[in-house]
Order: sequence, then structure tokens, then C-alpha cells
Amino acid sequence: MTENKIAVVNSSSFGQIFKEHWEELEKIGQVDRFMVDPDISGKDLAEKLNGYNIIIASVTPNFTEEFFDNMDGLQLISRHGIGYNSVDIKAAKEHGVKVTIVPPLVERNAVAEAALTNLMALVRQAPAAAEREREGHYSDRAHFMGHEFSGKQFGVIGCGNIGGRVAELFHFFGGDVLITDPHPATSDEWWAKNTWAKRVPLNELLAKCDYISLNASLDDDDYHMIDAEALKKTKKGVYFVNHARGALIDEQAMMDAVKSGQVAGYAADAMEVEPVPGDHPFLHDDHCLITPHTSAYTYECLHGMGEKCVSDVKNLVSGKPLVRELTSQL
Ligand SMILES: NC(=O)c1ccc[n+]([C@@H]2O[C@H](COP(=O)([O-])OP(=O)(O)OC[C@H]3O[C@@H](n4cnc5c(N)ncnc54)[C@H](O)[C@@H]3O)[C@@H](O)[C@H]2O)c1
Ligand SMILES: O=C(O)[C@H](O)[C@H](O)COP(=O)(O)O
Repeated sequence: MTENKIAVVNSSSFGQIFKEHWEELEKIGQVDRFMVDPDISGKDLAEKLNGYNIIIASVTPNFTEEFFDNMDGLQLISRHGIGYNSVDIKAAKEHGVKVTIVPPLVERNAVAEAALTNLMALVRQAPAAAEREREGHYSDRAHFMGHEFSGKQFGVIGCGNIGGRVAELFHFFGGDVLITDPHPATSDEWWAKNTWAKRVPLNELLAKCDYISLNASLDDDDYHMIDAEALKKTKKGVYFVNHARGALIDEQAMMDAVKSGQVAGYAADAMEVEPVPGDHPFLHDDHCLITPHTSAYTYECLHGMGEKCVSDVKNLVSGKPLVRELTSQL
């Protein structure tokens, strides 16, 4: 029997596979870590990974059709995450490669809580205020006036696993929660329990909300769904938080809206290009708060993600059904 070869692939620092999970993987086969350029894809990526039958994949790099055309013997891509926009699922299926993602509940709380954390920190200008305090400028404190959440209008774009939790957290503040989603992934049970959640068209949500959270999946037709036209329809002084995917937003249009004051602030954990170039304007404006795609990085969540990758590998090699296998749903 040929030995299993497992490639753990990332393109930035990689601390999220716990030691016990790594050891479990080593019982199943040879395990190697690959730190690759985020832009590498296609044939070049396949050349690096050829000979591996299992890949544990981070949010970058992208696994394109050209990658699958040039990759021999690959059986499984186990996404260390939920978002699958980095993998061409159709091409994977055509080449007989299975693709799995993390079960919803593993990441739901971590990502929803991170979105609220960053939105509130942005609105109260916590990072800039702490920085000024560290520098000894206590007298600047009058500069750091924010807004309250209680009783405001909240919007959630994309009401699935994570958006549903964001909506629940918003509801605790006591205002209205408006939701836009053409096909909400939240269950009938969720809607029956949360009767306060009101579904409205996108334009109504944009026009009415003080705080808007983006939690949609990134499909082809969602690229730049929040563009200059959409931003013109918002309430002046709205705050946005995007812990979903950077490409849901036209970043240039968002920056223009922040500069003009139409948007009071933008918090994001996911950017169209990652790692974010150091000269990106969002990184140098106190009305923006950008974190390095760390929403899932709680102990509980990372542990669950690692466990899921190990169980995918075990299921594959023992011929058991895989959990949340996207290729079987096409
Ligand atoms: N920042 C992170 O670390 C991190 C971690 C996990 C997930 N994510 C991202 O969070 C997002 C949500 O994940 P999830 O598990 O809740 O997914 P999900 O599939 O459960 O929910 C996504 C929802 O978005 C909706 N949607 C798609 N296009 C839409 C549109 N144009 N307008 C309104 N709604 C739309 C879908 O109908 C679905 O209900 C994804 O983009 C995922 O990649 C980010
Ligand atoms: O889609 C997700 O779940 C996250 O964006 C992401 O995958 C977090 O984990 P990482 O890719 O950094 O391993």
C-alpha cells in the first residue's frame, strides 16, 4: 500500500494546527508543511504539491482548474475553514478530488463575536484611543467620541450560519434587525424562534441601518456587491463590518465613502488581497479597523477546525463518508 502524503498548505504564519492534531496526522502518513506565496496557483502550485494525496488548505492560495489539471493522485482538499471561494469545486469534482469544509457550529461563535468586537472597537475608536494613551496624550480624550448601539437599526447581509449569530448579538442591543438574503441558510427553526428578525430588500436595509454586517458567502455574482452605487443609498454616517470576504466590497468605493463621511467607519477581517499590502489606505485611516483574517482564531474554534481536518483524513483513508463534502453536493 502506498503511504499517505499530507500537505498542510498556507501562505502566511501558520500556528493553527495543534500539536495533538499534527501527531494524529503523522500516524496516518507523511506530513509536510508548505509555506507558499499567496499568488501561486495553477501549474506552479501543482508542481510543489505533486505526490501528495491529501491537502489541508488555508484561506490562501487558490486551487484553480489549472491546478487540478496538473495535479496527479490528489484525493482530498480538507479546507481548514468554511469559505471555499479559494477552491474550484467543479474542477475538483471533475478530477475526482473531494473537497470538505468545517461544520457550521465550529466557527459560528468565533467569527460572529469577532465581528461585534471589531465593530464596537471601531465605533468607540478603541485602537487609536489606546495608542494615544500609550503615548501619554490623556488630554486628547475629547477627540474619542463614538456612538451607542442600544436602540439603533442593525443590518445583516447574508443570514447563514455566522450572519444568524451576528443578528442574534445585534438583537441584544434592543434595536431593529433587518436582514437581506435571497436564500437564507438559517433554518426554519431559526426564523420561528427569532421572530424579531425582519427580511427586507438590500436597498431598504442600506437606507435604514446605522450598523451593517456583511456575512454573505462569496459567489461569482456577489463580487463587489457593495459598490459606489450601493454606498450612495446608505444612511449618512453608517458603519460597516465585513468579516466574510473582502471581494464582497469595492474597496476603493468604500475608501471614498469613508473619506467623504458617507460611511463613518469600516471594520474588516477579510480583504480582497491578502496579505494586505502595507500601503493599503484602510491600514492608515483611523476610520478603518483591519484585522489579519483572525476571526476564527479562538482556542475553541481552531481546536475544532484541527479536529475536523484530522477526522476528514481518517474518514478518507478508512473509506468512511466525509462530513460537509462540497463535491458530493454538486
Ligand atoms: N473572517 C473569517 O475568518 C471567516 C471565517 C469563517 C467564514 N467566513 C466567511 O463568512 C461568510 C459566512 O459564512 P457562513 O458559514 O455563515 O456561510 P453560510 O453559507 O452559512 O451563509 C452565507 C449566507 O450568505 C447568503 N448570501 C449569498 N449571497 C448573498 C447576497 N448577494 N446577498 C445576501 N446574502 C447572500 C447565502 O444565501 C447564505 O445564507 C462566508 O463568506 C465565509 O467565507 C469568514
Ligand atoms: O473561511 C474560513 O473559515 C476562514 O476564513 C479561514 O479559513 C480561517 O482559517 P485559515 O484559512 O487561516 O487556516
